[in-house]
Amino acid sequence: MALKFAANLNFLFTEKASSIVERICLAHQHGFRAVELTCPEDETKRQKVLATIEDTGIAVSLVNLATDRTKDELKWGSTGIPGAEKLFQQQLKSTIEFAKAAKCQKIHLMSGLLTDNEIECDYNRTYLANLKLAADKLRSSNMIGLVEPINPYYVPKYYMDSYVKAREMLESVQCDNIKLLVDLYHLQSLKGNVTRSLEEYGKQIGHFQIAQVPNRNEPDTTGELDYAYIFQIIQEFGYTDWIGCEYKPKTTTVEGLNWLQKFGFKL
Ligand SMILES: O=C(O)C(=O)CO
Repeated sequence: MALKFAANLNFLFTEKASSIVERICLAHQHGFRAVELTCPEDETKRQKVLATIEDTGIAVSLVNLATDRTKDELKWGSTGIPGAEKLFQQQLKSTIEFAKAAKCQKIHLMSGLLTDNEIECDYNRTYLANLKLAADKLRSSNMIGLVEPINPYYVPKYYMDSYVKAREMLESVQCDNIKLLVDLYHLQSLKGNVTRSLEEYGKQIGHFQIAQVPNRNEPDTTGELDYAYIFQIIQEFGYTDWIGCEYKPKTTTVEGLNWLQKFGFKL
């Protein structure tokens, strides 16, 4: 079964367009059939993005939780932030409504950043409580929530920074619609051991994203990961949903797309 790839619009086409609406159009123009994006922070922007999604017919394979970009600890999400529970509930509600309108069934529950004025056990308690709440809300919309460990080299002080922590949370929450988002860039940066990790995580995995390590460029660029092998094990793993291209183009997005042909894929 050929793998299929979606454009993560927080990374692709950013060199050509500042707005998500323009990036959706560029992704569609250059052959992508699906995109990943962050839920816009206000209703007007959400409606414009939904209208463009409808006009282009492009699919939405993943929506990142809406974020409050005015505060450092919240611009990378609110799921784990003590004292931001009400904000998380509002952002979850608007993100679920947006994802439903976009016919997307996956929401990345971004955790937020650790700050000096809270202790980690408060984050753990907040994150677990919010995951349980999200699981119920998502289930009634036939959606899954995704937990993604993100490495500290890329996002210093990000709360969800470990696969051990992520899997402890999945074990605690015990909900089959809360799953792991395995970004191979973060997996290799955080722990390596890719083959055995994917075997170990198995059905806990709800989504994949790709980029090379350590520079987070296209999969065919020089780096630690042999993507010819990785694509083979993802196929053997039986994953048939969209894979997010969450990489920084080494030159331009369009020039960088030739990796697809090199690995025998097409958009
Ligand atoms: O950097 C990442 O991997 C993220 O998911 C943040 O958007």
